[in-house]
Amino acid sequence: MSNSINTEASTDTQTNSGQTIETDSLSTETTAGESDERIREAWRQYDFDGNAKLSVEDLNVWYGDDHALKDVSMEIPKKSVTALIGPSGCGKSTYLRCLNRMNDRIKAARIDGSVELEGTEIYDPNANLVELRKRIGMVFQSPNPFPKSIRENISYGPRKHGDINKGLLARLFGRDDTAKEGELVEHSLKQAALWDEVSDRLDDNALGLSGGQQQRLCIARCLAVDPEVILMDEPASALDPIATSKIEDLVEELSKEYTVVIVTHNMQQAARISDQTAVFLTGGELVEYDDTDKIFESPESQRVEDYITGKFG
Ligand SMILES: Nc1ncnc2c1ncn2[C@@H]1O[C@H](COP(=O)(O)OP(=O)(O)OP(=O)(O)O)[C@@H](O)[C@H]1O
Repeated sequence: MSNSINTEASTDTQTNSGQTIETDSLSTETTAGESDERIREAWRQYDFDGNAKLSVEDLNVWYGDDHALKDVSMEIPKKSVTALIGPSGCGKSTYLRCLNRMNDRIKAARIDGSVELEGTEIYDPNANLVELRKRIGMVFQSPNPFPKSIRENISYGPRKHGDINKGLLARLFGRDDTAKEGELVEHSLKQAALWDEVSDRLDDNALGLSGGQQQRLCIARCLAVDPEVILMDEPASALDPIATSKIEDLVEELSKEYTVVIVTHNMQQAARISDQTAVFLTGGELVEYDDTDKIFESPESQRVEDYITGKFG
């Protein structure tokens, strides 16, 4: 059951921090049992210097009749870490998967809206999905290395994309890139802070690595195809505190060169590593999006404050 709220009003409203802001359009629905606080457009608009890497507009996702993501618009700045937080089932992973069209693989999913990567619509029917997922890579919750050697895990993508030639035919035509492969493997593993731990066993099966090492290998595998954006869906949730801290350091380091968007349940983690944070709440709505310090120190929305202080979620 849901309650409708009149959306016509445009009023001056007091924020939690006592500031008066003019509110424009207001949200239309809340779910029974939740606070009926209205979502204000101003809270969802994040102003930042520089250009957006990704621009999302009016994104909606349905799984059958379930409206999982509602009218999400959001600009994601270049070379920074954007955290997506919110209670279980609020649509964070759904949103993340929309950013490189991974939801296309889910039959029940229907997607409406626009996502632009530096001005190019990724939902264009003619978009090349292989190329798109090369530019926007993804790291999942559980490490999922291929049951192959560490080296092959890294070189798999570049070989598939034709950036590295290997094998008998390549040798016959004098186009064997074994040396180039070695450099790429080393570079990617160094970027993922794994090289020192595995340099003497590159031909060992990747499944013999620890969980934390496997996850850094998956990050190295993602980096090997030279992406621009890295999407991470709770990349440290299956790891112990030491492995988690290595992933956090790595994310911060990567954001100097890449645009990182990360879903996390761990609010301290979001506060530690992200530059800006988007808070989704039950019902698949983006409620507030701002500098991470602002979100954690003085959010505008009472519901966001309640969520962050552990009163619900
Ligand atoms: N493949 C799917 N088929 C049908 N419904 C789905 C599918 N994936 C997600 N949903 C539904 O969409 C809603 C949002 O789910 P989603 O996984 O995106 O949320 P989330 O915020 O990432 O949750 P969590 O933090 O628990 O991972 C939920 O109601 C979920 O049941």
